[in-house]
Amino acid sequence: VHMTTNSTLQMAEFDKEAAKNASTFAHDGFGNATLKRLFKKIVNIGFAATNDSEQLKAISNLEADLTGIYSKGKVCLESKGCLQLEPGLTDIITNSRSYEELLAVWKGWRDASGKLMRTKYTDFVKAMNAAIKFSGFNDTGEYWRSWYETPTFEQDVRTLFEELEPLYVELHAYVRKRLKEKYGKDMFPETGHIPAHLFGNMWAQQWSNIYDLLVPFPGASSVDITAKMKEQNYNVTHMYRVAEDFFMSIGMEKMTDAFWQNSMLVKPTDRDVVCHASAWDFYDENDFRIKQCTSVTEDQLLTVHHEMGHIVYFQNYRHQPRLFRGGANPGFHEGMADIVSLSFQTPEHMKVIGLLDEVPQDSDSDINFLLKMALDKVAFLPFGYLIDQWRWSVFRGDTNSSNYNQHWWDLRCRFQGISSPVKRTEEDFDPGAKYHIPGNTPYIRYFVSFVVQFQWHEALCREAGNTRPLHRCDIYNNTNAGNKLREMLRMGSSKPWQDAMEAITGQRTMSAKPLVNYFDPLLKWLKEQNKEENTGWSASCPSSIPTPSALAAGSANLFISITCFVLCVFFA
Ligand SMILES: CC(=O)N[C@@H](CC(=O)O)C(=O)NC[C@H](CC1(C(=O)N[C@@H](Cc2ccc(O)cc2)C(=O)O)CCCC1)C(=O)O
Ligand SMILES: [Zn+2]
Repeated sequence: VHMTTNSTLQMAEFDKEAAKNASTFAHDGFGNATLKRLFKKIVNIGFAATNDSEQLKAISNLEADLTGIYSKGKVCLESKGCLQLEPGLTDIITNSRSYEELLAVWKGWRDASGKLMRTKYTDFVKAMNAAIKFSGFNDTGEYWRSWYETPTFEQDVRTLFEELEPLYVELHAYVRKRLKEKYGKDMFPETGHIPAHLFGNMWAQQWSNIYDLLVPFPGASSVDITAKMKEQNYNVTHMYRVAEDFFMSIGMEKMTDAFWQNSMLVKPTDRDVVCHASAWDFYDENDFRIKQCTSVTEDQLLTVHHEMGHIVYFQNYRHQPRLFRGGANPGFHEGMADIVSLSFQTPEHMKVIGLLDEVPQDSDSDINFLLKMALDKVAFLPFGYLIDQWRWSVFRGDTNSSNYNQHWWDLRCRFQGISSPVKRTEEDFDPGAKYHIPGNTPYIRYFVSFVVQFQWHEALCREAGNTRPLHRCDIYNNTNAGNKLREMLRMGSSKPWQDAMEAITGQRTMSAKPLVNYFDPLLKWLKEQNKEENTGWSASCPSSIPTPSALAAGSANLFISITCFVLCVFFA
C-alpha cells in the first residue's frame, strides 16, 4: 500500500473536517471542562485556520520538495559506487572504523542533502509563519509549543536539560578518551570537542553502534542481539510478532487484521519510498499501519517496538472524539513508543525470548549493560534538546539564512560537545541533513519522551512489584503494569498531560530524577574512569579544524616521494 506522507495540506483538511464533526460530540453532554477543551482544540487547528488554500498548497509543495531532496540524496564513493542514506550510507557510518571513510560519507551526505535545501527552507519558514498568524500565534514555534499547554515549557525543558547535563558530561569524557585511543588524540581539537563523524550515527544522536569501541569489561558478558537474531533465522514478520506478543502480555489488544493487510513492513523493490519508519492512525478505529523498511537487526527490532507502541496508543484512544485522538502531548506519544524498550532490552527479557543463554549477575556485566543503554538514552539528550532550540530561534527570526549554519554549530558545540571534522560555512545547511528538518517534524517531543519514559518505567515497575534494580526491571507479562499504562493511554488528549502523568506516577510534573536514578551505578563508574580527565569542553566551537598529523604526515611524505621521483627520473 503506497501511503502519501502526511502533508500539511492533508492534515489541515482533516482537522477542518474534524472540527466540524467535533460539534456533534459536543451535544453528547460532555462536562463543561471537556466541552471547553474540545472547542479550544477546534480553534487551535494551526495552519488549517488560514482560508487561503493557495498558502497551504505552497507550504505542502515546499515540504514535498524538501523531503524529495532528502529521500533522493546519494553519495558516490569510488570504493562502493553511489549509495543512498538507507541502507548504504547508514551501514558505512555504523560499521566503518576508518576516520577518512567516515569523513567522506559524513561530508558527502551533507553536500547531497542539506546543502541543496537552504533557499527552499527559507521560503518554507516564511510561508508557515504567514499561515500560522491566522491562528493567532506569533510564529510556528509558538504554535508547536502550545501543544504542551505549559506557559513555562521552554524554561522547564531547559531546567531538565541542566539537571541531566552532569551525567552527559561524564559519558562524553569517557567516550572521548576511548575514541582518542582508537583514532589518535591529534584527531581531536584542544577544546575538548569530539569530531561529529565518529559516533556510528550520521547525526551523532545515539552512540550504541560504537559500543564495541567502548566496552567497559570486555571479559564480562555483553549481548549481541543482531547476531542472535540471525542465528535464530529471525525474519521481518517474526520481529512484529515478537513486539505484538510483548504488548499483549501486559494486556493490550492484538494488532488488527487491517494492520497486517495495509502496513508496509519491507522496502518495496518497485518504487522509491521514504524509508524513515512511521506509524499511522486512519481514525477509523481499525485501520492502523506501520511503514518501515525493516531489516533483521537489533536496532530495527527496537524500532519495531517503537512504531508498534504508537499503534497501541492509537488503539487505546480510538473511542475518543477525533480531536482527542492524540497523545496527552507529543512527548507522551513518543514516551509510549519507547517505554517497552526499557523492559525489552534487559538481559532478563533477552533470556525470556531466547536471545540470551543465561542472565549475568556480576557487576561488570551490569556496567556493560548500563553503558550500552546510556549510549542511546543519555547520549541523545543534548541532541533531542537542541534541534528545536535551533528551529524555535529560526521561527522567531533570531536565526536566518545569514547564520543558519553558524547557530546550528554553536548549539552542537555548546550542548553536545561535538564539532565538525571539516570547515563549515553558510554555503552549507547542516540542519537539512537531519530528516525532521525537511520533514518538518517537531523534535522536542523526543527530549520530553526520554525524560518521562523513565518516570513511567519507575512507576510501572513499582506497580508490577519489581524488586530488582530499575535497569533490570522487565514488565513483560505484568497486567497490573499494563492496566496502569492503559488508564493513561485511554485519555488520549482529552485531559491536560499533567492529569495523564498523575494517572501513572501520582506526580503532575516532569522530573529528571528517575532517569538519573536508573543510571546511578554507571555514573559512579564513569566518575572513577574520568578521574584523570578534563571533563567538559569549551562553549564555543574549535577555531581551527585539527589537520590530523597522520593525514598531514601522509601528504608530506607524498610530496617528498613525488619530488624525489621527478628528480630521480630527470637526472637518471
Ligand atoms: C504519521 C506520523 O508521523 N506518525 C508519527 C508517530 C506519531 O506521532 O503518532 C511517526 O511515526 N513518526 C516517525 C518517527 C520515526 C523514528 C524517529 O524519527 N525517531 C527520531 C528520534 C528517536 C530516536 C531514537 C528513539 O529511541 C526514539 C526516537 C530520530 O530518528 O531522530 C525513526 C525510528 C524511531 C522513531 C517516530 O516513530 O517517532
Ligand atoms: Zn515515535
